[in-house]
Amino acid sequence: MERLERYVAMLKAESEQQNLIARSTLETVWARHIVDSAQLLQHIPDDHRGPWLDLGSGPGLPGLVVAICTDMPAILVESRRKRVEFLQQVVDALDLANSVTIFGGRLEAMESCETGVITARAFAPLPKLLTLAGRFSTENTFWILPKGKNAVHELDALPRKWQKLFHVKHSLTDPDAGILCGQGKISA
Ligand SMILES: C[S@@+](CC[C@H](N)C(=O)[O-])C[C@H]1O[C@@H](n2cnc3c(N)ncnc32)[C@H](O)[C@@H]1O
Repeated sequence: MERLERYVAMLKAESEQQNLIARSTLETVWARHIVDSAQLLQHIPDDHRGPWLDLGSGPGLPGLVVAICTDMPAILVESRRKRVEFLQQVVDALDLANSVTIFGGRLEAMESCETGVITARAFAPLPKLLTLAGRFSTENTFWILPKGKNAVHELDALPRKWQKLFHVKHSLTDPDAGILCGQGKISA
């Protein structure tokens, strides 16, 4: 909790300098961003293997929150330089360097590796997300994709071979929002 509180303080302070989270959510950071991120942990088994890959982490949502809550190895991918600098500042300040790796660049440029969990919050439309991230998945990879109010619609629009891997869970922080959860390898 102490590290989460320090993270929230850093997030709010840095939001004065750069656009990290919507201004309208500054007063509700805990529910809107911290709990919204931490809730993803309930959708993976405790004994899952491999690192947690968070695509388009922005200020570390959900990747840093997960790393703070669990100490599990996490790889945060973020292309915008100022956001990458903020991520690094938090990792240094909260002593997370042993568990968190930051890839500061575009996902397309990252070397392939096998991951245990893939998350992406407000990163890209579902077909693009899966096309870009498929090469990081194996049969054992868990996908946890918060998709807001469009979750069911986005799932329905997927090709059948991908659709069958996923189901929709309700978000704890917004009853109208859905989280797409699934397991498996995504290939073209
Ligand atoms: C809308 S923000 C969401 C940030 C965070 N996940 C959240 O929920 O607050 C999307 C983020 O993805 C990053 N991004 C977009 N395309 C990317 C790519 N191809 N590779 C790496 N990062 C990317 C952007 O720079 C941005 O910070």
